Amino acid sequence: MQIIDGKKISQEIKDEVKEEVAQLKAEGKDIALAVIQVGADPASSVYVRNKKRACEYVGIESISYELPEETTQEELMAIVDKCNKDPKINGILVQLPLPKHLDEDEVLLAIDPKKDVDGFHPVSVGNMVIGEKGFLPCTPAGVIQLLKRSGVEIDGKECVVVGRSNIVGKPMAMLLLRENGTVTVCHSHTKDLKEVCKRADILVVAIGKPKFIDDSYVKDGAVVIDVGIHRNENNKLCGDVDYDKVAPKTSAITPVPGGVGPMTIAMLMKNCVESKKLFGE
Ligand SMILES: Nc1nc2c(c(=O)[nH]1)N[C@@H](CN(C=O)c1ccc(C(=O)N[C@@H](CCC(=O)O)C(=O)O)cc1)CN2
Repeated sequence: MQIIDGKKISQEIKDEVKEEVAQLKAEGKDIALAVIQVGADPASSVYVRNKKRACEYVGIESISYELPEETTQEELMAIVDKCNKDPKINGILVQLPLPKHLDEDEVLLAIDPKKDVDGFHPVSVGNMVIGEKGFLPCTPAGVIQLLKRSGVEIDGKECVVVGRSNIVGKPMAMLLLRENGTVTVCHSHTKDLKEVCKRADILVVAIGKPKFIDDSYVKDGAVVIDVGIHRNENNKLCGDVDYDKVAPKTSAITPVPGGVGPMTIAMLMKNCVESKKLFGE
């Protein structure tokens, strides 16, 4: 059984990005990312801090907007608008989730698709679906990189995605399809979830329930990718997959932490370079 090392693979990607950024800088092309956080959700603060650190590592400038919890929709929209218009800013990141009083969809829709380095804007989603160039959402794109760089063939494989969120499940299915996988998406209304999961050569789990998937959901020799991330009362992290039960049955599996999570940030850095290459002056 192979443990797919997201820390190592994300580091490889960040090093590749670092080289590209240095090359662009040598041509006088600097890259800047606006990082917008509303409120102080502890997990979001960790992710935002790590994104800024990654920017520093690869040589991208991060321009930080740390806004109070009580920020209004109008105030947030005004900041997004300002970033859209600022020619120095190549990418805009609004850390999710936003506080409940804010309309997430309206904010994401307001981001200029040319600066949509998270790949959440409907224009980016459309480009992904039709296979046009554009920004791919970081977490699902990171999963594809984990599979490819670990030597896992996707072409012709039975791929089962558990979860249908706009951020992970749906784009994940689309990216696996683009790699010629045969894709099934499961959700809360799926009948015989266990039986469907057991068909998978590649099982991607993004269901948001700690340790939900145990060995009874997994075929011998399957590849299991765990997108979930949960913290227990002792601050210990776990995923949607019961790793200890499932790992012995797999040919390859991602751990939590150290699997998919770090890839999200590496792919964001890659998208920032893409923004400069596709749309930068
Ligand atoms: N605007 C966005 N918001 C959110 C996204 C996103 O892609 N764009 N994804 C998630 C959170 N996220 C990035 O923002 C993210 C989650 C997890 C990790 C990560 O590296 N996890 C580590 C553990 C880190 C820890 O100690 O908590 C791991 O799994 O090894 C990075 C980024 C929701 N919001």
